[in-house]
Amino acid sequence: MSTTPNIVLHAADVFKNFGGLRALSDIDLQIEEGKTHAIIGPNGAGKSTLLNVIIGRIPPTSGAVIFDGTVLTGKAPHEINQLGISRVFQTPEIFADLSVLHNVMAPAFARRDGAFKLSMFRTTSREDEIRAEAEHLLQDFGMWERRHDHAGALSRGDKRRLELCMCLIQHPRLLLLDEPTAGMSRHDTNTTIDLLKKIKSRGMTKVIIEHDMHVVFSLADKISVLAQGRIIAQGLPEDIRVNPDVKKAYLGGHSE
Ligand SMILES: Nc1ncnc2c1ncn2[C@@H]1O[C@H](COP(=O)(O)OP(=O)(O)OP(=O)(O)O)[C@@H](O)[C@H]1O
Repeated sequence: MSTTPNIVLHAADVFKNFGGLRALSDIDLQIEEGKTHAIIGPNGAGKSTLLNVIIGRIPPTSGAVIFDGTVLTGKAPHEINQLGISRVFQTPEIFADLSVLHNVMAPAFARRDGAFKLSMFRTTSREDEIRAEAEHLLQDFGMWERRHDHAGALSRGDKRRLELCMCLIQHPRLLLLDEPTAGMSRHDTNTTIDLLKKIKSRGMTKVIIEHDMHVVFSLADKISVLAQGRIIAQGLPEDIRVNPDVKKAYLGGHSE
């Protein structure tokens, strides 16, 4: 007997105009709990705009985004974050002058206090808990050796892995990943795919924007294809792979 999937996030009838340019048109996107949902499409298709609408960085011109029964539209990014949505950005947003370990610890304190405070590193049992979890994440992500280095000194790939740890310590219900392997070597990309699979096995819901089809087809349970601001196809990876509209709009003519 099939069960109805639990929809964690629903972008309903979303339109976004930038002046005369329609960046998003009639978007209806439903994200199922525990699944990895990839959003793909050629350059300028509207993928980042859609992600920015979801996390409250830009308001939609019309339509709404609903997360677990709560309307996100109109809420500030930090409110949306506190509801359980975290995002890994295309350009990693880290504290360059803090150590790698303190970077991972910071969001856990921010989540508790509502604001990041530099005076937070006093000894408390809560701090010990957070430190232990941060250390565990850094071990999992192969960054243990670098825990005392300044985050600003990391390679681009390591900065992205660090940012992923900073998201995971917040225990988000929904993780949004904007090109998580951009700028990584093939080896680092494969390591990141393995780590994202590990996160998936913990049941975390993920939305991933990615140009690298190897990453998309390694991770996605479902794919939505955007072209010129519209969703032109949605479905299982094996269906998207052979969809002629998708081939025409993206897979066939797009160079990665
Ligand atoms: N702040 C903005 N002001 C005006 N136009 C914008 C703005 N942000 C995006 N656009 C335009 O909206 C369209 C969609 O852009 P968006 O960055 O969302 O696409 P994308 O699919 O993420 O592209 P890429 O894969 O290149 O990152 C593009 O035509 C872009 O130029």
